[in-house]
Amino acid sequence: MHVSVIGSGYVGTVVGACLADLGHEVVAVDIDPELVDRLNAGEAPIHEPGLQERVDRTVGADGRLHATTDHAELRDTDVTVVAIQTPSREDGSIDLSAVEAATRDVGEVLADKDDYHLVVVKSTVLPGMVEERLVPALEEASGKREGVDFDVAVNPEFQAQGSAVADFLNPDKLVFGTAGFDAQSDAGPSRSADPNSDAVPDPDADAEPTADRALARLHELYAPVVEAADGDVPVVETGRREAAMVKYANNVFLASKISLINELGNVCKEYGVDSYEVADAIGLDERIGSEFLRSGVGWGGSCFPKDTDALRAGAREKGYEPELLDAVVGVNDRQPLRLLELLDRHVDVEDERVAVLGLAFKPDTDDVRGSRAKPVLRGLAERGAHPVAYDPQAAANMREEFPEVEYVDSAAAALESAVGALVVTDWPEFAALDEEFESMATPVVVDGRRIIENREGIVYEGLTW
Ligand SMILES: NC(=O)c1ccc[n+]([C@@H]2O[C@H](COP(=O)([O-])OP(=O)(O)OC[C@H]3O[C@@H](n4cnc5c(N)ncnc54)[C@H](O)[C@@H]3O)[C@@H](O)[C@H]2O)c1
Ligand SMILES: O=c1ccn([C@@H]2O[C@H](COP(=O)(O)OP(=O)(O)O[C@H]3O[C@H](CO)[C@@H](O)[C@H](O)[C@H]3O)[C@@H](O)[C@H]2O)c(=O)[nH]1
Repeated sequence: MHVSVIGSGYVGTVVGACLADLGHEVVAVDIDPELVDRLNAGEAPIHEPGLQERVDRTVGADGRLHATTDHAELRDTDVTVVAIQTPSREDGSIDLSAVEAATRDVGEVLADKDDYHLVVVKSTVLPGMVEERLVPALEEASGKREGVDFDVAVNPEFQAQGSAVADFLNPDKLVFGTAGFDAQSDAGPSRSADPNSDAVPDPDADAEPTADRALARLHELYAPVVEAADGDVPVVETGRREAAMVKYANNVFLASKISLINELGNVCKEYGVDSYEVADAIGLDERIGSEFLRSGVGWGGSCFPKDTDALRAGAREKGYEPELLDAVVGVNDRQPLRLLELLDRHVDVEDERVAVLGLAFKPDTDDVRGSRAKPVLRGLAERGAHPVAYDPQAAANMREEFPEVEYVDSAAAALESAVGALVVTDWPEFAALDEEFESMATPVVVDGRRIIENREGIVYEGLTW
């Protein structure tokens, strides 16, 4: 199958390289010429375990993956996967401008295409945005009709950073949202079911039923993924609005689970109870499950903060006050402040060196979007402290936003002469720290990730235990 992936960022690169490695012919389209050059030179533009080897196998003279800035190349493909950023605006609502512009780019190319084309929206968008914003942009730019000349499906992505390749290749589920399915469902009027909509497929047009046509192509797109996973992948076929909401529900549920265990952890700390023992025990109840029960300094990343904010803003726009979701964010905002307060209990950090261990929002990535290290660095600045930060991969990215911070090349260098250490990311190498603590001015270690073992010679505080 010939596949175009528009947007070669965190998601697009992984999707493109994995699909090419599994046998599809893939063209990765991006507006960033530097990124395109790097990919064509065989360099994975992001750090993800397993990605570089897939780029090595697929990019090259006879390779199945190449990159381009020329959107026209998507004309000769059967499917276009849209993996464009959908960031938050100031008020938390979703900024659709980039993905809308990109679908317009796709539409302009489809204007000159005679064959049927499937557009697969992988970007995270709220229910209704595909029908109300992206389909009209495609129809306007192409002069063609959805449901006749092309279809648009919603296929959210659940890969997590640091395990994106493994997650893409072994998904817990695939979600295929199609317009034809909307029309068949009892869930209420959809665009294709709306008799007043100008996008209703022409009944005289010689087109297959939309759901069948789009679904068939989605199944073909993912056939090698399902095959590689021994056929053991549940496929959810549903409407587009439902598919869009599944993505938000998935992320917000996980973020809420972490905030709940953090709230419980804070209470545990007050009682002198080890919240990790409690979490291990409640996780044995299959209705609760053992995943995402690691309490600490909270959740960050490019997705949980933005998707939680977008859903809260969307709910308010619809007239619903999402009280629980507000609290989920409130608890998360408080955790880094509690980390700092625990340090305050032991030392006055004004004019003193404080080690910050970990800057990435999670281990195995250089990504600092939504990182809990940011409120920690801001809190240290407010206290007049001198933060000395170390991260195996993310220092360069953090430096762009916090240039005034001192960045060092090892945890040992960060700890040297520090009056305290704040552990923000659970990089495995931090677990091996031992005599490095001896060089601290006062060996106060406040652990926000349960990665340091309490031992003689240090004053150890766990954030939630
Ligand atoms: N990052 C993740 O782990 C993750 C996981 C699941 C879902 N998502 C969702 O996937 C979407 C993409 O996220 P991301 O993190 O990959 O974003 P990203 O910012 O890393 O990548 C987006 C890419 O699109 C390119 N681009 C922008 N406009 C373009 C255009 N008109 N034509 C071609 N290329 C264009 C940009 O140059 C950039 O390289 C978002 O909606 C996000 O919420 C992300
Ligand atoms: O028990 C836990 C698990 C995670 N985290 C934190 O939660 C954040 C998010 O972690 P994770 O979900 O592993 O990484 P992401 O790459 O942000 O992945 C999430 O966001 C992606 C983008 O939407 C989704 O595709 C994934 O399914 C979803 O897990 C990180 O700051 C983690 O440190 C905790 O604090 N405790």
